[in-house]
Amino acid sequence: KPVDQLTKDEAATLAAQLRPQLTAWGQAYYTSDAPDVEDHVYDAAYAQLVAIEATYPDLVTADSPTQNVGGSVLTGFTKVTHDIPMLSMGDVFSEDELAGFDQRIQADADDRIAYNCELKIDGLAISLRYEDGLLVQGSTRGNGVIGEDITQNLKTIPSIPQKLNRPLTVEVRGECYMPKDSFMRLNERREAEGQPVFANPRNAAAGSLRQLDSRVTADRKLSTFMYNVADFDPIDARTQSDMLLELTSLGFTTNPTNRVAESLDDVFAFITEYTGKRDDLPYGIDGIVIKVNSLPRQRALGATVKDPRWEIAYKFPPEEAQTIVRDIEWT
Ligand SMILES: NC(=O)c1cnc(OC2CCCC2)nc1N
Repeated sequence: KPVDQLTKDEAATLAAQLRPQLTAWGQAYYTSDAPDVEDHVYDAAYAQLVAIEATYPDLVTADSPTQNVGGSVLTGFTKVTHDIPMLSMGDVFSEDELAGFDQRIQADADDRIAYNCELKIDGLAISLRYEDGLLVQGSTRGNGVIGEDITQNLKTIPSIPQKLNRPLTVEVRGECYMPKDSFMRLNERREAEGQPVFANPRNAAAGSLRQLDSRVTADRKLSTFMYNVADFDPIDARTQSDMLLELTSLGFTTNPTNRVAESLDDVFAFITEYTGKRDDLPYGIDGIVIKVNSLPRQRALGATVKDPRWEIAYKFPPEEAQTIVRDIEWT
């Protein structure tokens, strides 16, 4: 029925059905190849929700799909202070150095300490703050303590839930990245429009997030893998691997390849496997992150002023170098 023939109660009931339906359809459209419904079905339902919200503005909710298509043009980015700093990671570049890290970790432990191995997504770190389950702020890492408020831009990314599956107040951190095929298509378009192309997906993601006009961000097909929380309290996980399962159950997208490694050889096997798979992944990675899996043990190991002691990033040799070498050989 047209909206103007609905009572306010009927409109409220219909809006309450349309919001989750449109959110689910939107995520399916962006995250899986096969959309759930034809575009015209989505568009008609979306138009109905827009009409209801225009007729009854007090029916607009923060998690409504109409609130995340961008449209706010900022004049600049306000600063955000990370009460719990977003730490960076120490790097190692060889298995020998990794063995050194392992010795330091295992030194003061009487039992074997297991690791959680994760692909190091080549994007940029973001922090998402939720209050009672609703997204209230999103920001860049910045220098680890002061970042930029990019809430309006992050709200346009389908893999970022506007509303959690539980009404938690929590701050979640992860990586925002541009999939390789979105990157290729973006550069093709920019080349066709005579605009400078982006050097790599990481720069493209950074440039897309630092847009003052969030409609530009909305058009860039960004995605996320979340991997950490600022304070563990609201999450009852005892290991990093369980933490990732918790984040998934809350509605976040986490990277599916992470694996618990009981021994250093298991870590090396994971590194070998994903060094071989790197070029076939739909997103860029620049290494492997090895984390002590036990969260209490992480807390016990603590952090230096900049990096946690309980994790290390094993970095691949820079890809550009190999590409140049490959071109020279080819020519
Ligand atoms: N780029 C990544 O994929 C990535 C980055 N960082 C972390 O861990 C944080 C947790 C505390 C300091 C670093 N994990 C990752 N997987």
